[in-house]
Amino acid sequence: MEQKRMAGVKATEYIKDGMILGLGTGSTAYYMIERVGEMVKKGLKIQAVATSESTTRLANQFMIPLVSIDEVKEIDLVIDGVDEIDPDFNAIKGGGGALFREKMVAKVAKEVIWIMDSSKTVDALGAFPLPVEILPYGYQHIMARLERLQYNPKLRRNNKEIYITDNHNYIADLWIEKPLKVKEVEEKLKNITGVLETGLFLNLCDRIIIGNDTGVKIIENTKK
Ligand SMILES: O=C[C@H](O)[C@H](O)[C@H](O)COP(=O)(O)O
Repeated sequence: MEQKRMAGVKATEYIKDGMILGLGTGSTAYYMIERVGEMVKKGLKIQAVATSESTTRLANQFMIPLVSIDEVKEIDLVIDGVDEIDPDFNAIKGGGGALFREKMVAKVAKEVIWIMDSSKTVDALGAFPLPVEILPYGYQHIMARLERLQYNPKLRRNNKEIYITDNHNYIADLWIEKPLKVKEVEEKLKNITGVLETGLFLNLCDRIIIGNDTGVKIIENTKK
């Protein structure tokens, strides 16, 4: 938790007055949002776009002014967490089910910072299952297509109920054989009717901030 907190708090140093800020989702993003709340209380003037309903609730709790993504032309900076990231800045996101809005916000943002603890950096993606958001209509057929690709899909559930995303869709968690061929997998998934978005975020960030035992490590992505 301390590593996540340090990374989340460090990222807020990149926030400037007047920004439209994208607020990520998850336990690491929580610390960033909490700090943004403190900064707003002290006079920071920003408007924020939330990447999930849970982040919307948090932002309201911390009195951070929110706007909808459709009210803004651009987002200046988004700060978000990841589930896994490789040395080429390819990441898996969506462990918390927010991947669709998170990707939308990341694509609209001029600058993307990912925050994490040291467990998230890996040599190759794939130990964490890859979440994809799928349409409920015809989902059995979508699952069958994913099976045929040998992606070992598991429909995400909340206890016994099917998990429902903020967009009222389902999530299939894919257990794909390692090492994940990221570009090929992304292309194959995007070709399936009913796969709405994937949790593969390929080289989408400008900077990562990793909390570790001694502090934080900041790595700039010069390949984007
Ligand atoms: O859907 C959830 C998001 O992609 C999160 O940013 C990701 O799962 C990382 O979450 P956490 O910071 O809780 O590990």
